[in-house]
Amino acid sequence: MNRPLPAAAPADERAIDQTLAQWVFKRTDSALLASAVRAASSAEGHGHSCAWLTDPQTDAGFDADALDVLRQHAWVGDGSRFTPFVLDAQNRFYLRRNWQHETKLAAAILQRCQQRTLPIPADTLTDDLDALFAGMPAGNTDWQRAAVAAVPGARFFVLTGGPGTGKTTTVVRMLLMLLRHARACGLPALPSIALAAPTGKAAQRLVQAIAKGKAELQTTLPKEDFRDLLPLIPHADARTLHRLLGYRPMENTFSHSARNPLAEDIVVVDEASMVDLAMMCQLLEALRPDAVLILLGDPGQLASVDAGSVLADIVASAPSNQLPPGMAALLAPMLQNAPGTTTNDAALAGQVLTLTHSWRAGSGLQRGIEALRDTPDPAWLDTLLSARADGDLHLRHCPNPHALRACVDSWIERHVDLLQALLTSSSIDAGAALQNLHQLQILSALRDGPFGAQGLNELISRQLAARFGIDSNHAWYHGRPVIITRNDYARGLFNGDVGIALQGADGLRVWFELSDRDGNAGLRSFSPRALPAHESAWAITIHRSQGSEYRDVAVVLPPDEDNRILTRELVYTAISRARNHAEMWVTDTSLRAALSRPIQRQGGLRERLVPGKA
Ligand SMILES: Nc1ncnc2c1ncn2[C@@H]1O[C@H](COP(=O)(O)OP(=O)(O)OP(=O)(O)O)[C@@H](O)[C@H]1O
Repeated sequence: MNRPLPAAAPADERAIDQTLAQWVFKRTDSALLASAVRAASSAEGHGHSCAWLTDPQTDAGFDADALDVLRQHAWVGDGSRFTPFVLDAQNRFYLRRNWQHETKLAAAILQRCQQRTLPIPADTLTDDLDALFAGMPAGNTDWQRAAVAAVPGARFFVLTGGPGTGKTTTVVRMLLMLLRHARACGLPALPSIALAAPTGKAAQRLVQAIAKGKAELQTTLPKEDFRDLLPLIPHADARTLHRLLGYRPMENTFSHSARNPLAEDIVVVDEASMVDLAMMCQLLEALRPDAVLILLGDPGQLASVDAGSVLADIVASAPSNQLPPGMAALLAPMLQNAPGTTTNDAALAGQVLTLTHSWRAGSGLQRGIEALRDTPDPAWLDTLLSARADGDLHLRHCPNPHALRACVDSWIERHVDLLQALLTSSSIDAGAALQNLHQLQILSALRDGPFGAQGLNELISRQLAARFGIDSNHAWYHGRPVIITRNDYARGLFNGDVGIALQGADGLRVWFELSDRDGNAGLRSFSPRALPAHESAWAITIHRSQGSEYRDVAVVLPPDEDNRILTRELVYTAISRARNHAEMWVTDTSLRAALSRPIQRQGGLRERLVPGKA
C-alpha cells in the first residue's frame, strides 16, 4: 500500500512542507513516508507538534496497512533508537525534534512533580497565611491561599486564571513563603529569583505588577519578618525568556542548558500560554533539579505561535483544583471551602491551581470575558447578538469596507480628545504620549487585506489626516505610533515594542519606554531611520497584543466566516486585553463561527503528563 504524493499543494501548505516531502521521496522512494512527512511538517506549520495520521477530521487517509508499512520503514522508529521520524503507539507521527521536545518536557515535569514534599507544619502555614492575607476575607481568596500554602516543597508549580483573578498578587505571596521557608524547601537560605516572560512587553508588565504588589504588602503585612523579605523579590528586572536563557541569535542556540544551568533558585514565568514546546523544553533543561519553576498564565488565550499548546496541555492533564489526599487534609482547615481530593497517582495534582474569582471590581467587561473563556452559553450569545451589548462589551455590524470606515470614523470621534492631544499638541512629553497610546488599541484578527492590521493602519491614517490635518503623504508624522516587528539586540529594541514619533527640538524622534540592562525602565528615542523593521500601530494583530493590556480595545474580525484564523481563543485573547471597554467590529456569522471553533492542537504532551496514558 503506497499513496502517491498529491500533485497540488493545499492552499495553506508551506513551501518547506513540499520541499521536505520531495527530499524524503527522492532518497527513500517511498511516497507513503513522504506523505506522512509532509503531513507532519504541515501540521508543525499550524502549531501542532505531530500529525495524527488516523485523524478522521483531517482525513489523512492512513489505514492500518499503511501504518504497518510506515512502522517498518528504516527512517521511522518509536523513539527508542535514532530515526528522523517517530510514529508512536497512538499513530502520532513526529518530526524527531518535536517528539524529543515533547517527551523530554513531559519527563522533566513529571520528575519535578515527583520531588514534591510538604515541608511546613500546619500551624506555621496557618499563621503565615493569616499574615499574608491580612484584611482579605476567606472564601474568594481560598485558591490564592491554597497556592501560597502549596508552593513550599514544589519544584514545579502552575498558577492560572483569567485576567484580574489575582495571579500576580498571589505569586508575590508565594515568593515570600518560599523565601521564609527556604531551607525547609531545600533552597539556599537566601534564594535568588528570576522573573521572565516570553515578550519584552509582558516582562515589563510583570515587573510593574510585582512592584505594585510589593508596595501594597509593605504597608499591609503585619509581620516584620515577612516585610524584611520583600527586598529579595526583584521588581526592576524581568527578562524575556530568550534573554534569561542566553539566546545566541547568530547560532540559534542558548547559553543556558543542562550543562550550564541557570544560577537562579526560583524562576517565575508570566504569560506562559505564549511559550512553545521547544522553548519550554529549553527552560526546563536549563533549571537545576533543586530550583523551583512557577508558571503563570491563562490557558484560555491563544496558544504559542510555534508548535505546542504547552500551558493548556499541562492544565488539562491535572485534575482541576483537586488536591492529593495528604495536601487536601493539610490545607482544608485553612480554607473556607474544603478543596476536592483526587488520587495520589494524579501526577500534577496540587501543583496546577486555577484562580477563579475576578478582583476587577465593577468591571462591566467581566461577564463577557468569563462567557468567552469557554464555549459560550448559547443563550448568552443570542442575547449579546440581539442586544448588541453586554455591559461594556459592544458589537458593531461590520460586513464590508464601507462599514469598516464608518466604525473607524466613530472610533475617532469617541476618542477625539485623546487623539487630538497625541497628534496636534506640540508640548506633549514622550511619557504622557506613550501613556495615552496605552489607553486605546485596535486589534485585528488578520495582518493583510482591508480588515487586516495593515489595511486598517492605512485607513486610520487617511481618516486621521482628514480630521486633524496631518500630511498623510508622509509616512512619518508627529503622533504616529509604531510597533517593532524584528528584534534588534544592538539597539535593545524588540519585536512588539511600541513607540511614538514626536517632533521636538532635534527633529522627529521615535520614543520608547525600554528597560536597560539592569531592568530599569526609562524613555529612549531613536531617529526613524535607525529603527529596525516596524509598522504603524494604530491597529495591530491580536497575536501581537498578547501580554499587553489597554483601557479600550476595538476588535476587528473579517466577515469571511470560513477564515480558519477565527477561533474562540482569538476572540477571548482580544477581549481580555481590555480593562474597561471593548467593542467588536464583526458580522454575527463570523463571530458565531469564531466562537464555535476552539483551537485544537495535535500533540501528545497532555497524555504524556498522565503516567500510563501516553
Ligand atoms: N485577594 C484579593 N483581595 C483584594 N484585591 C485583590 C485580591 N487579589 C487581587 N486583588 C486585586 O485585583 C487586581 C488584579 O490582581 P492581579 O494583578 O494580581 O491579577 P492578575 O491575574 O495577575 O491580572 P492580569 O491577568 O491582568 O495580569 C489588582 O488590583 C489586585 O490588587
